[in-house]
Amino acid sequence: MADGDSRKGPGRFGAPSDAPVILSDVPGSFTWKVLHDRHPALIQKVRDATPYDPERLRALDLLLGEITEGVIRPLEGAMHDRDLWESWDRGHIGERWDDAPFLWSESYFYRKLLAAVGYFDPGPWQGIDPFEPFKQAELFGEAVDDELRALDGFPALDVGERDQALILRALWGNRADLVFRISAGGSGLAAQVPGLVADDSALIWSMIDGLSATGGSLAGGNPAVGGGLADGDPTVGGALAGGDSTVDGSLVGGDPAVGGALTADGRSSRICLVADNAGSELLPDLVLIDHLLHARGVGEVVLHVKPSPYYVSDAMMADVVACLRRMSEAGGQAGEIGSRLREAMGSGRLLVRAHVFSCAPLPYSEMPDDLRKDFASASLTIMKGDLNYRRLVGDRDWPPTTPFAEVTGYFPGPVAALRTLKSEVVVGLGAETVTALEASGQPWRVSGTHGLIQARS
Ligand SMILES: O=P(O)(O)OC[C@H]1O[C@](O)(CO)[C@@H](O)[C@@H]1O
Repeated sequence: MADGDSRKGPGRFGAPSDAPVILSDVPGSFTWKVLHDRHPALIQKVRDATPYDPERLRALDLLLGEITEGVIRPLEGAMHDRDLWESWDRGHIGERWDDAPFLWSESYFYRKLLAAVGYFDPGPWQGIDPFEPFKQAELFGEAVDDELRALDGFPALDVGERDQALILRALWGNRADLVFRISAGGSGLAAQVPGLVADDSALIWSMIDGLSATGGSLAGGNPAVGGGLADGDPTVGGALAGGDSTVDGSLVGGDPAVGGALTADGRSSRICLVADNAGSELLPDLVLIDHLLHARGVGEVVLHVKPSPYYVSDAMMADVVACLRRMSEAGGQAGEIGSRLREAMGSGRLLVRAHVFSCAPLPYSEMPDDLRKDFASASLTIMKGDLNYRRLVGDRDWPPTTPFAEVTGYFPGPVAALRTLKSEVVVGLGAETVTALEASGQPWRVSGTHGLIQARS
């Protein structure tokens, strides 16, 4: 029995799964409110943001009726992803929305929203992202101007300060009310640390320390092929893009099973970063990627984005392009970083994937073999954001002291999570931390006021 289709039972690849799956069946609970308050409100926002025609407005009304009345109905019409959804169904179609796993129902809602606005259907509405107006407004807002200007203070920081600044900025990036200034240096950073409920950043950087590429490469499966230099730094060996271009159509870039550049001791010098939101979260992710490639000598970074609009602001390839353009136009340090990233993209040191499973309603313990190979080819995978965390550890009511290493033991390589807490699931906390958080009387699990940095080697 799979992790995604059971309330109990062993997960694939030995993922532990003896905690109850989180549902939405308690009126007034956080998850119930997401389905009953946030989703109807989102349908209204989507209607207001784009001048849809009667057919799409009717479909949005039908979706609103369905989630209000309560029973999950199948997708209708021609579907390019019918086979996928048949394999991801897990028998929830026909159930009440509240009774399906929260992870599954929330994800299915986004797929139905795309169906309602005709996102996949041939015709004039095909490819019109219903969330684009929100993403655009955010990317071109003043807060992002400030963030980009703040990068000009970056060269004054030493590498250690940059490491810490970038990991914290990437962590807090999706907390809209926080404007974190890198130029504030060490003292500015200290102010962020109290909100951390777990901090494995030292472990993450110790793993990255050993990942400098030497120029050796497995490109095309031939370990004797040396990588080309990408950014002119002679101490940093560049990676060659994987030699096999005949890969699954859902992937952009080289063969996921083929490692890129190697470290001196023959390990993969590749890091995967699984993105979360676009705009003010993706920008610091890209700055972190540049730091890994340029200052830390990592041979190759694989950035995973969503293949279609999801959870409103989740990053897609178009958002990566928009962010790089935004950086170039900003000039200063942001412009320099943007140029280096463009070069890295051109030389294959920065690869982007948009795997279909990135929008699946299932935990990563259910990932398909090609994605598993992709993560296995990296020396570290960094998962960004709340939803990726839920999918990584399983969206279950774990005791919060359950070890992170235990619930992620199934993952095919070293893995880290950078997450602002915005939903109920959490693992890997110290008992004293949990006692103090509970004593605070605050909704610390869901309020976005706390963050965590967790890792296992
Ligand atoms: O953008 P993030 O960090 O993945 O957050 C998404 C989160 O928002 C919610 O949709 C609602 O809070 C959660 O259920 C979900 O995990």
